[in-house]
Amino acid sequence: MKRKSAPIAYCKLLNCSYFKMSYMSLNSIKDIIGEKGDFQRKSSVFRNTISKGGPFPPEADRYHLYISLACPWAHRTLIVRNLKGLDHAIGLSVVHYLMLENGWEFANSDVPGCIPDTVNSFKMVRELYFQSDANYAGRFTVPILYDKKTKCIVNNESSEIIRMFNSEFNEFAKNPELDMYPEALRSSIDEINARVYDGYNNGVYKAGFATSQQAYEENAKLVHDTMVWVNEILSDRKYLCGDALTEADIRLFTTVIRHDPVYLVHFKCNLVAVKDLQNLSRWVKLIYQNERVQETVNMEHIKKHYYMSHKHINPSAVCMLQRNPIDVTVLAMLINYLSTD
Ligand SMILES: N[C@@H](CCC(=O)N[C@@H](CS)C(=O)NCC(=O)O)C(=O)O
Repeated sequence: MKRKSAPIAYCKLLNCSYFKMSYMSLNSIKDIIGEKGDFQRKSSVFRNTISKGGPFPPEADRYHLYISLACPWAHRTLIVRNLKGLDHAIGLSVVHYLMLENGWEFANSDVPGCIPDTVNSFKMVRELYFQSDANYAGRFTVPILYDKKTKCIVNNESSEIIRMFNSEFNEFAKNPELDMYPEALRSSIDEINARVYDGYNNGVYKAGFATSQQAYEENAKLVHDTMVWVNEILSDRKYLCGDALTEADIRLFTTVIRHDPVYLVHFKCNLVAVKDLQNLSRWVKLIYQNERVQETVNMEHIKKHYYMSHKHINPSAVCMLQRNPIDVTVLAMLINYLSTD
């Protein structure tokens, strides 16, 4: 006797979000490692833009930013939101620092640094993805720029979100004159961004998550070379593209600030430390001096996230949470600098 109900039940199972959830978590590590043991980052899926006359026009109190304080990509968006003075116009939620089998989760505001989902009262970031697209089958990443009006994700790609914050909300921004992607500097910003992205922002992940000796060595070397290259660029100028702070600086900053406390040890990017590169150290201190940048750096979220969430590279989840000599660039040295200068 042929059974017809089984395949139908199976198809239903395939379509239900519970199946998708377990499927994604089972494969969350496997599907990003290539045949040569190399980490391959998947592209972001939601790529709409905020623009006047479009389906997502700039409006105050319509869009909401979901971030992790630990994640360097999300960190960029928070810095640009702060520097442009958009806090009052674009809401914010901050997830818990741990990213375990359910992905990013929201915590109560009694966990320092966390801000719950005040829009939907969701418990998990994945719920935002399924609300936007019931058949979503990608990764559940932050940052997310979300539209409260249509209840959907507008964009989940940090490089695009920072551009929108820079130029599309100027009528509500407290600092509309700040242009972090000025016309005259666009080609040098693009050029620096491209090399910094591959060799450093993503390079540290390629080294840290590599599962073959060759992939690790190649990428640790690439990270080293890129750090030396930016250090050299900074030998005769204040910021990466000259006298003005641009998005290229912000995109570099969120990786540099994590380097000595996390990437040097946890991702084994140990061919050079930020503290040993003079120009890069001077530059990171300069950026950190800005109070609106400083308030976005949460070293507790950063350290706890990396050392405690990546069980495949640190199974015991132990880490040095006290400020220690290896953190010197990022916290101790910056704090010394601020108090003595
Ligand atoms: N290209 C994305 C990358 C975002 C990203 O990979 N975020 C990580 C955190 S650092 C994430 O949310 N990962 C969750 C996952 O992969 O499941 C961007 O720049 O916005």
